[in-house]
Amino acid sequence: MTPSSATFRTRIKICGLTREQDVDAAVDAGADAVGFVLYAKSPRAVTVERAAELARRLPPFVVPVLLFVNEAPDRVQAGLVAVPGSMAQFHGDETPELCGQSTAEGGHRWLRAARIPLGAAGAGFDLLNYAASYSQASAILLDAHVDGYGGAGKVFDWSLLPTAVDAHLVLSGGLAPANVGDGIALLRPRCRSLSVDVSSGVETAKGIKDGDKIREFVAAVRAADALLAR
Ligand SMILES: O=C(O)c1ccccc1NCC(=O)[C@H](O)[C@H](O)COP(=O)(O)O
Repeated sequence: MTPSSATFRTRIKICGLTREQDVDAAVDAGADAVGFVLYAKSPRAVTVERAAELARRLPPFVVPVLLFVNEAPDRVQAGLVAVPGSMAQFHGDETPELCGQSTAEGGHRWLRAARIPLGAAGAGFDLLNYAASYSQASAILLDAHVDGYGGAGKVFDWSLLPTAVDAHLVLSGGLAPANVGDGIALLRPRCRSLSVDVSSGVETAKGIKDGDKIREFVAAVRAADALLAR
C-alpha cells in the first residue's frame, strides 16, 4: 500500500490557470499537471477553447486537467477531445456512473474530488467507502467542502483521514508552502501514492498566479520528499 520507494516523488498539480505566463511558470517550476476550471461560475473559469489554447504551451508529460462541476456528459467528452492528452476532474456531485459515462468515449482517465467537511465534521466522511465507490477513478482528490465547490483556500482536518486507503490520493484544499510538507509527511504512508494540488496558495488574486509562490510551493514539496527519504 505505501509507496514502493522511500525516494517517491510527490506529483504536483497547479490549478485554476488562466494566463500563458502562469502556465509557463508552473511548467518551469516542475508541475506534473495543470488545471483549467471549466465551471462558468468560478472566478477562475476558462472556456474549452481557452483551455485548449493554454494547453498547447505544455511540453510532453505535463497533464492538462479539465475541471467540471455537474457538467453534461457530452460537454465533458467535447472538452476532453478539444484538449488532447487531458483528463477530467469531477468536482461536483457526479455519481460513479456519470463519471464513467462522461469519460468512456476515448477511455479518458479521470479524478474524483471528494469534498470533506471542515472541522470535526470531517470525521463523518467515509473515505474508504467513497474510494471503493469510485474505484474506476485514477485518483481521489481530497478537498475541503465549502460553498462554491472548490478553490476556496480552506484546509480540512487531515488527521481525520483513515490510516490506510488503498487508492492514489491527491491532497488539496488550502495548501501553501507553509503547510504542504506536513500534509505529505502525514498522508503519504496512508495511501498507494500521494500527489498535491494547489490554487489559492500560489495566487495574488483568483486565477492570477504568482511565479515566486509557485516556485516556493514546489520547493516545499521537494524538501518534504527529501526529508522523508532520509
Ligand atoms: O478553483 C476553482 O475556482 C474551482 C471552482 C469550482 C470547482 C473546483 C474548483 N477548483 C478545484 C481544484 O482542484 C482546486 O485546486 C482545489 O479546490 C484547491 O483549491 P485551493 O484550496 O484554492 O488551493
